[in-house]
Amino acid sequence: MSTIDTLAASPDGAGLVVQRVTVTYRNGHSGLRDASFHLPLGTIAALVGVNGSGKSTLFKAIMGFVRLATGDIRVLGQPVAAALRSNAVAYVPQSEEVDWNFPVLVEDVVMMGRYGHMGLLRRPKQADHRAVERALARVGMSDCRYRQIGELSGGQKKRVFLARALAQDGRVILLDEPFTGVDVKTEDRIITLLRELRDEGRVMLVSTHNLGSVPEFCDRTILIKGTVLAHGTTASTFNQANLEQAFGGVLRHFMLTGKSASIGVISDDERPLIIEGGQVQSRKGRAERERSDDDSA
Ligand SMILES: Nc1ncnc2c1ncn2[C@@H]1O[C@H](COP(=O)(O)OP(=O)(O)OP(=O)(O)O)[C@@H](O)[C@H]1O
Repeated sequence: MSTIDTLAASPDGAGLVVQRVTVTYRNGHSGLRDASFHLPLGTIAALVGVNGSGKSTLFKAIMGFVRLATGDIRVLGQPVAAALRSNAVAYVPQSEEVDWNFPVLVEDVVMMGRYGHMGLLRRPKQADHRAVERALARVGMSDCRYRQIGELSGGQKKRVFLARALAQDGRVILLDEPFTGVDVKTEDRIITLLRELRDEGRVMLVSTHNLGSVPEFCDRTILIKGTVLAHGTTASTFNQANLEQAFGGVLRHFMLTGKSASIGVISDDERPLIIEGGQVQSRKGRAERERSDDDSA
């Protein structure tokens, strides 16, 4: 049995297994080299790396949009083509990838998630309408179902595409920078939903520049820079040394040295990561500590 067969067959590796994957574009440029990691069922994983590090290439490979020069990918133990046929992989795009001038209603966008479940004529059945309704309700967008998608705010559009993935009933959901341009309330709402989806046994792979939120909601982290530099539990992988390797000189990193301890602030783009006394701090953990300090004062 090859390593990938062993991993794909094990209950722990049954989610997503990427083994020694290389993708070479037509111009000869490698979007990804010898990349390997695996994610068990019921996982939220952060995909973290600079622009051009290969995050989108990895997504394209998992969605079967690019040919693998070498390596293998298994989704729920199946090769990519079979996983796509069974609608197992859903994708939530970056806003920039979508033509917002295209006149289409919110409910039609969500219904697109059902296409793979329909026959050739794509005539929605009762079950498809019900799935759309449920998905819109889950992301809190039922009231907007008859609005044009182009009229919505950035955060609302993200929720509609998340609803499309839910309507599809994707078991592996790829989210391309879901927090870019969304307010903190919407981000919290998306994180709550991702946790529910994890508890249903789904696998979420989330590309993000929002480093400060990673320890809060991602069980696992994959650091990428042309290849996978490190992967594993967020507790063991998402540390200063690995981040510095992944980001080279492009991170903004401030050290604030006080009397008792030094505080590092590492920022790629959006919400920064705080490191206190060498330990990565989650936003939630900090808030809880501050509350207990207040209580004991
Ligand atoms: N169609 C293509 N043809 C040739 N090279 C490409 C193509 N798409 C991407 N690349 C190259 O592959 C590498 C990885 O790009 P990719 O888009 O996967 O990065 P990324 O991490 O998603 O970046 P970003 O954070 O900016 O979205 C880059 O060097 C990029 O220039």
